[in-house]
Amino acid sequence: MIEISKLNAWFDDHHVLKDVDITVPANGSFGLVGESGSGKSTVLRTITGLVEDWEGSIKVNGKELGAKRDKVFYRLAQMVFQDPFGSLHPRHTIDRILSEPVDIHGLGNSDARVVQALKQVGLDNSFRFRYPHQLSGGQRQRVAIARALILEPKILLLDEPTSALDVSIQAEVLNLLARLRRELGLTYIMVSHDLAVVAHMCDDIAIMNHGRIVERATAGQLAEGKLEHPYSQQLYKAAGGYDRAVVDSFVDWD
Ligand SMILES: Nc1ncnc2c1ncn2[C@@H]1O[C@H](COP(=O)(O)OP(=O)(O)OP(=O)(O)O)[C@@H](O)[C@H]1O
Repeated sequence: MIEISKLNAWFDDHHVLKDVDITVPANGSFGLVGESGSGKSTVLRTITGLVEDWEGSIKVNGKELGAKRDKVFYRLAQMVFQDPFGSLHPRHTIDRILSEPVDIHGLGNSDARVVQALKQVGLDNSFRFRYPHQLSGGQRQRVAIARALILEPKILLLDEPTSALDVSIQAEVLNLLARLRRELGLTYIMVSHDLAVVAHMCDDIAIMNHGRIVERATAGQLAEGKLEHPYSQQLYKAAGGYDRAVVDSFVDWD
């Protein structure tokens, strides 16, 4: 369970998050939508310890997070970034990329864990001996997800995990994420500018504007455009409403 209350964050004198409150139950999935620069990624980056200047309360499974994240936190919660290149060292093999967190955390059984993590994301063993540049964008994002999963976390913080991918590959990766959530009982917070993606992947959503949550809704309300705040309505209209064609490509969950 994730409970965030009155979260404020700053980059120098720029007040980027303003009194953000979010609660996500265990096994829940929460989507944050909003325009570029509204602060969505900063919420995830603050949770995962990448933002220094913040105030408020962030509790994960009832435990209040302090200024620094410890190893226990990273066993529990992992982040997946929009650009998988960012989290995959270009000169390391996939095997090394995946075994590194296992070694850092002293978990042992690295070989078996790497094989298992690749299998979970639908990649066979031959991928162990490749480098990131030898993979397609979708395969790279699968490896980034495998790296996040290898510590067997219960929470994934997903920062636009498919927006760098072609539409057909986006659907594959979203289906994978939905299946993993079901099978592993994961809790997600997903950030996206794509209303259809968030409505389809998440139970509850919040709409952000200039660092504030301006409206909360269920995925169903978002899908039907039943939004009340003028900014949310404008965002919905600007997105061309709820794009059925895009969503129909996701509904065939594997
Ligand atoms: N490391 C940083 N240093 C200074 N300012 C930053 C930093 N990261 C983000 N910002 C600023 O904080 C604000 C919120 O950025 P953030 O990336 O959280 O928005 P976002 O809604 O996730 O946008 P996008 O959808 O484009 O990723 C923006 O004004 C951005 O310029």
